[in-house]
Amino acid sequence: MTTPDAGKPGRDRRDADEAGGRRGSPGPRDAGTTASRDGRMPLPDAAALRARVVVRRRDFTVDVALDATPGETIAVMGRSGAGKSTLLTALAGLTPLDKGEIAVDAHVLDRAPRLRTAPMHRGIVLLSQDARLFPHLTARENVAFGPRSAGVPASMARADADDWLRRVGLPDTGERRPAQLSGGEQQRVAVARALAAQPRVVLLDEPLVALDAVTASEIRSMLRDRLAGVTTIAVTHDAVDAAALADRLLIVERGRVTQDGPVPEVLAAPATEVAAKIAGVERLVGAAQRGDFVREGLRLTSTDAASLALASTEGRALAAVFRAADARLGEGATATVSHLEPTPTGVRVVMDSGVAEVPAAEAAALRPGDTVRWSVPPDRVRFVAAS
Ligand SMILES: Nc1ncnc2c1ncn2[C@@H]1O[C@H](COP(=O)(O)OP(=O)(O)OP(=O)(O)O)[C@@H](O)[C@H]1O
Repeated sequence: MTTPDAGKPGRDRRDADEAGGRRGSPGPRDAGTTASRDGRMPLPDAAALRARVVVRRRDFTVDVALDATPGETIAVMGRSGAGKSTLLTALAGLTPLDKGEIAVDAHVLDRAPRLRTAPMHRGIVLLSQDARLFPHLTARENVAFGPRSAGVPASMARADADDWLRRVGLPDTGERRPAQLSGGEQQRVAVARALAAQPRVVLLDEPLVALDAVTASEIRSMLRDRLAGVTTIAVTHDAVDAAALADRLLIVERGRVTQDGPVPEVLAAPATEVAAKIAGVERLVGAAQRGDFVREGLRLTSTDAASLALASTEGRALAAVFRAADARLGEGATATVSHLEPTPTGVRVVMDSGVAEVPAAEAAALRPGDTVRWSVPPDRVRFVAAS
């Protein structure tokens, strides 16, 4: 697994320092016993997370190695049931490892089969789609709960909670109980509560999935700001989240990592069908022939230098990657229309040899079974190695 440079200290530090005097700490959750100069609890320094998580499930084994540099955000994506939540619950100490080890910096939390650190003593918080606030406590009390349990004096914990509520955009909600808050507001309180607990690692399990698009976008941008510099593993089904929040993207399929790399690279050159679906691009598998990609009657040319280099090895297995919206009907390979799917911007024409997304007017006369011709402009096609 590759581990790129941490890469974002600039945006991290300034904001984190402003957020409450982030400074060094002795280890997970021991942090926070030293108050900063303004009397508030400091956040601990960003931590490295190193893990090999092996958990046996009914149909397959989740076996994922993870190596997050301090302050790095890694997005984890994959189909439903691939093992993403299992990975997060194992990191959070809620699912025991069958094999492997989890360490934050040099501190080994779990080592199967014997060593196991309780969830509240790991310095790792898990934020899921359900805010799970204590219903009988006010927003302020919810946020102050972790620090209070860790022995922080009440007045300091309350002031810190108000600070966090302000930072997540809820300056005047301290007195309200969860039932008096919208879903989006509850999720903001949950973020404030998670961060007030001074985690060294934050785990996000689709925290935006239950929210409407506008609220999700607001909270996504708030998370990006507030989690800057905090080591984060974010499970999401949304490539927009991955692109907005993460440095690296891990694709998990049936419990294994099938691709790992910087987010734009994985989205631009998906190595598998699942990764292509996630990236919202089409991926056709064929072979190199005289510098082109061929697959049955289809021939695609690319102007991309890396693609041309790959296609120069005659017979090499290649995947052609393109956006359906870039494909054109009218000339090129002959294909049969399988079905038509309306999209917000037009119609997806699914053919036996590929897909094109065209304006509704262009597809108005088309029916399943029709013969069409289609192609993708060479400057819109990229070839990636296929196995
Ligand atoms: N507590 C459990 N005990 C046994 N098997 C489980 C348990 N939780 C999940 N599984 C199984 O483990 C596999 C992985 O599930 P997991 O919830 O980790 O997937 P996921 O990628 O998070 O899916 P989704 O995106 O739908 O949340 C699935 O086959 C699931 O049925």
